[in-house]
Amino acid sequence: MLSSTRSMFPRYLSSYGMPMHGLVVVDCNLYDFIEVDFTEPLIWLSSKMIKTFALPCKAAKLPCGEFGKPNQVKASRARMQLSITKPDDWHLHLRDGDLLEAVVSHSAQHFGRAVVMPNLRPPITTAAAAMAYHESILKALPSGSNFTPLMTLYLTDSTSPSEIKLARESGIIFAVKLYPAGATTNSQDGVTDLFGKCAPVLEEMIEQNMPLLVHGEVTDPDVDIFDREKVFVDTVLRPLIEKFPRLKVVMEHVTTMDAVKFVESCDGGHVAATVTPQHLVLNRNSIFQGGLQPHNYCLPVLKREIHRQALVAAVTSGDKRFFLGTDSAPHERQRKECACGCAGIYNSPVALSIYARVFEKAGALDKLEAFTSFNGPDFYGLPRNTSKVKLTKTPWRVPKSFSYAAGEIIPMAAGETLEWLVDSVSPQ
Ligand SMILES: NC(=O)N[C@@H](CC(=O)O)C(=O)O
Repeated sequence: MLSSTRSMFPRYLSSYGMPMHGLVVVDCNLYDFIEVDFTEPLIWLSSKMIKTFALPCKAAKLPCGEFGKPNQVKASRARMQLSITKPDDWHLHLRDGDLLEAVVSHSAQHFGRAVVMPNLRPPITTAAAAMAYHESILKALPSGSNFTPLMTLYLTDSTSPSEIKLARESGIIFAVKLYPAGATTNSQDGVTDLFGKCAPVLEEMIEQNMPLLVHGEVTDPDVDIFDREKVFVDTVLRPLIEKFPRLKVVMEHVTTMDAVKFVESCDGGHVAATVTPQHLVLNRNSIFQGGLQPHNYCLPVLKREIHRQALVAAVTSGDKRFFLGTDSAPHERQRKECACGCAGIYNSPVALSIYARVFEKAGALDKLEAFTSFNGPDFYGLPRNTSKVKLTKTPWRVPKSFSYAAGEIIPMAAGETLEWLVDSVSPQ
């Protein structure tokens, strides 16, 4: 029975034109752990074990009825595997010094490349500073790692157009980051006059085809913190895109239905958005659940459940305008657990596992790979990665903390059990 299951299931799918490559779910190892009475098991497998198959089964008009009702199906240790093109992280905070050393290997394990945010102290405002930072990241990588940091410049009111030319010539800088002054961690040197002082730089970015990465929140203290993204869309982003329609813009770490609708209304070649794991699985209750939870505090702050659902719908729809950006933002434990804690969630070790859970729950595992590995490079005009990562559906425990020279870092989902393990990477 077992051998016939193993050999027939893939053949059965392909005979109905199932997109085996697109689904990337089918790994015959799956069946090594299933005992079945093979009078009917396919539909049971599709609806109960591989949710992703449910929709394609319908779409392909598979004869779901002909196998009758499941009988005597015993799944002893079902293990599902995904093999996907190695993902990239299009929004990452790697920090510097000891903290960089502590976190970079977690990103390098799961991701081929990452867009590295420039909000250090002092910020990375010049091409020369970005090149020096690039060097220190490469030095901090484990030996043999192929991880490629994609550097960014921190936009200020005094950034000059010539700096953008230098950035392009460097070959290692791929974008410019807009922090409205005062919006988030180390944003005090950010922009106060986007449409005035920064206009010549934006023109040069269009010339150099260099995207503007936007922290999309207004900083006006009179605007409620939960409304800052929506107000930014209405008062800054929409006018920006009207004034500079050829500028490529990524709205980073979107958190609201309003931002999703805005991005969906834009030309996909020019406007896109990254989405973090935390905004896909947590809502604002998580900040206050059973007491104040500093490790669930990030900016933009977590929002209402309806916004979380809108984000899940957007990423699992297959829309190319949305792609993976973890916004993994480590802070030493004491800097989060104190009277005035920093914003930022450290999620690099768990991000892929959580994204997989979100897509699985939505019955959209077939859309996971485009979100993690295709939409980002396609938007940036970079080649897709050629190596693969494997995700295995097997429970694993997230460490409660990571110790490093200057203290501890608490990861997202610390101490929890997650379902998807990123367990091996084929060499590049
Ligand atoms: N996301 C965060 O809450 N924090 C980020 C900055 C940012 O992206 O807002 C950080 O650098 O700590």
